[in-house]
Amino acid sequence: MSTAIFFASSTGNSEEIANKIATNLGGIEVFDLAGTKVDKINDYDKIILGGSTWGDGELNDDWEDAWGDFCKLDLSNKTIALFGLGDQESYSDEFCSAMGLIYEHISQTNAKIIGFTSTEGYYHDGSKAQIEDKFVGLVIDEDNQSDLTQERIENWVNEIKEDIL
Ligand SMILES: Cc1cc2nc3c(=O)[nH]c(=O)nc-3n(C[C@H](O)[C@H](O)[C@H](O)COP(=O)(O)O)c2cc1C
Repeated sequence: MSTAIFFASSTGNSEEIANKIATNLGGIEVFDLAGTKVDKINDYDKIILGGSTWGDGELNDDWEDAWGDFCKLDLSNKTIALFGLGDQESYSDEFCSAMGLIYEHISQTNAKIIGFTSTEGYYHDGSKAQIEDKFVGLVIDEDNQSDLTQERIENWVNEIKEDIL
């Protein structure tokens, strides 16, 4: 089975990042949870899940809507990588926390989670997506550090490529 990206995006930033990751991985499939039933994930054994944080450290709306069904999926033996978008300036205490909420759930399954990244270069105060000095996936801040986005994507893709394809 092949690899696919599933994302949800409120203003389009996560969509743009999902498409860039897909391109960097050689053109894998991309699904927007706004128009895709989350159980489509069953068709893939390797998946990348992404989206932005809204509210104050919450899942965005389309992830929230999919959440109940997502939690019912059997993720055992899947390889999963995560990416998250947030704003470390305005939401410094809950930077990209939604990615942490997704991680929290999948870490209780038998999924293999890959793609942790260094927190170096970010200046937030707190995040549910952080464990010690690592984020649990790729973290993108289009609001404050969009100049670093391409490089962050490329480095991350190079790191996960072998395991996620
Ligand atoms: C009302 C509002 C609440 C937000 N809450 C958070 C937050 O709690 N943590 C965070 O890191 N970013 C937060 N953000 C920033 C968004 O996650 C960020 O702009 C992201 O790039 C949006 O991506 P999207 O277009 O894919 O939804 C918030 C933005 C808005 C407008």
